[in-house]
Amino acid sequence: MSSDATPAVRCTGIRHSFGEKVAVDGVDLEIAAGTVFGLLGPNGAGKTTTIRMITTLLPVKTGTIEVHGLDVTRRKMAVRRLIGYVPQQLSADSALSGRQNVALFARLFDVPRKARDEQVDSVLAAVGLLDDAGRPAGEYSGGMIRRLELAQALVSSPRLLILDEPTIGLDPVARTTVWERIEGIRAETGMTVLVTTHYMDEAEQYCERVALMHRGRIRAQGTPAELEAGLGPESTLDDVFRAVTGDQLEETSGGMRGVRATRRTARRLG
Ligand SMILES: Nc1ncnc2c1ncn2[C@@H]1O[C@H](COP(=O)(O)OP(=O)(O)OP(=O)(O)O)[C@@H](O)[C@H]1O
Repeated sequence: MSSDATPAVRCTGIRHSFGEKVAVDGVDLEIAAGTVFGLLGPNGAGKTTTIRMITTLLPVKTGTIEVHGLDVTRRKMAVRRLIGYVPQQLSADSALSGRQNVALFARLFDVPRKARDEQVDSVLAAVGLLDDAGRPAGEYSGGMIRRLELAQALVSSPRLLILDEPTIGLDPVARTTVWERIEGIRAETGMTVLVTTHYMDEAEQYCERVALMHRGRIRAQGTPAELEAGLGPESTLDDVFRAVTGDQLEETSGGMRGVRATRRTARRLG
């Protein structure tokens, strides 16, 4: 059984290939319950593939993953009940109102009928969308859509919230608002948050611990301060990334697939 000492996520030696392409190449990760953990790296680093394995959407053929002590392969359904997931590809229906979008997820995730309306309004309030809940999602700004998706993922009261590039394509104000909501919800519920991003500045500011991923491998792990201190005074996470990979973050790319996916997400949010 899980206790507070049981990590929210423990990955041991996980690998995943798409044909010849090794996307995740022997990753060990441990995420303490109740923390905000950032999985950082450029397009194509293997972040989404790692997350899809943790969320049970991809099989774990090599290595093991446990979520709150439950093996993701043997206890797939139990693991899914613990997780709220906001993927990169958007999932809100623009014809439905914000409230209807969240209510749909409440039904999908078996939130008890009696508690449903209250729970839907409670998560809409938590992401700051209660006043706009009756409007069609098609009228929402990019930042509001992101917060709506956050509400959808939160409606089942997950213990582990997983966000894949939650602020991609948003302007700085909307990015800050999304992060403030994530922080507020985490503080109130004590849930664990696993977030992927290639924005090092956001990770520095909002994540308690980070893992830097590059070409399928974790190159460094720790608190942002620990990693920066290891490099020297005035260092940033960008510097740490360059030092551990010998690479420029902005020059590294996952090829056209990654670029296209990023642009598509950014365009749909914009
Ligand atoms: N379905 C797929 N088929 C073939 N190759 C894939 C597939 N999904 C990912 N890859 C490849 O695996 C590698 C890791 O991709 P992944 O999406 O996990 O990276 P990422 O760090 O999440 O980057 P991004 O932010 O671009 O999604 C990349 O080289 C990518 O091209």
